[in-house]
Amino acid sequence: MIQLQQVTRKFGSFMAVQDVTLTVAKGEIHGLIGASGAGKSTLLRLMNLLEVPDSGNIFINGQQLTALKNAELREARKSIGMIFQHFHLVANKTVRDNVEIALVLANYPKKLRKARVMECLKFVGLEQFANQYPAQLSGGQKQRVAIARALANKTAVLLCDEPTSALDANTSAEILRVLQKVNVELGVTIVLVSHELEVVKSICHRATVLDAGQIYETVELTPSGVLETSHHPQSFVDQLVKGGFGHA
Ligand SMILES: Nc1ncnc2c1ncn2[C@@H]1O[C@H](COP(=O)(O)OP(=O)(O)OP(=O)(O)O)[C@@H](O)[C@H]1O
Repeated sequence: MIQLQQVTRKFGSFMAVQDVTLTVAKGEIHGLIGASGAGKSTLLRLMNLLEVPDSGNIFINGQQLTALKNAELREARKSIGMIFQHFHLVANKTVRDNVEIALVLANYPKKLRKARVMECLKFVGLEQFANQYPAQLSGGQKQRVAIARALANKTAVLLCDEPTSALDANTSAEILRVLQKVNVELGVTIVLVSHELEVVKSICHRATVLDAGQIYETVELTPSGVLETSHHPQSFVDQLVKGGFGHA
């Protein structure tokens, strides 16, 4: 589904990503993990050509992104969604309008937009929040809106850049469950950047460890499932006592 062939990206003389060859299979959840500055976000952004490689090729679904003209690239990008640590919602637009933006930009037929927006909001469990504004939502709800927006164009690939890093442990587990549902029910291939080992272990099938812009190793992960959480006060106490509340 995603193929990177000897991809290199430099900033000046600094090699942020160096000679990376990697294949992510259709239907896979693939983690990218590594220390700060290892090149995780740059590698993710290369996958939809938000970063242009200095050398190497990038294929999505057999299509060589690096060979496309602007209009063709815009078309190819419709099937690639992206979500971010800080959600990137438009503050003065409602939840409904935030999701619709993706459809407007993709020239989705106007008559079908409203139904598609509601279908996506229902999928992430937020249909009753359609007329609210981002400021009225919790962090987890904002990330759900961002997921709905990223899926609106019948997305085949979802790129996730630290999607849970701004969230507490319970909300983080909720978002990981939504991503798992996106993968299982919609068959979307997911690439997930995280600096948290637990996040990658909980939902990824395989993970690539990056070090100084290069692949250190790609490993298979045994399914461990998303950690069960509850909103009961005792679960907060348990996690606090175990020291597991917050980032690893
Ligand atoms: N636009 C840019 N201009 C110059 N240097 C950049 C740019 N983007 C990234 N870098 C550098 O490239 C390296 C890799 O950055 P990247 O954001 O991909 O790392 P990361 O593994 O995602 O780190 P973090 O977990 O801290 O976000 C870093 O040293 C960073 O400073």
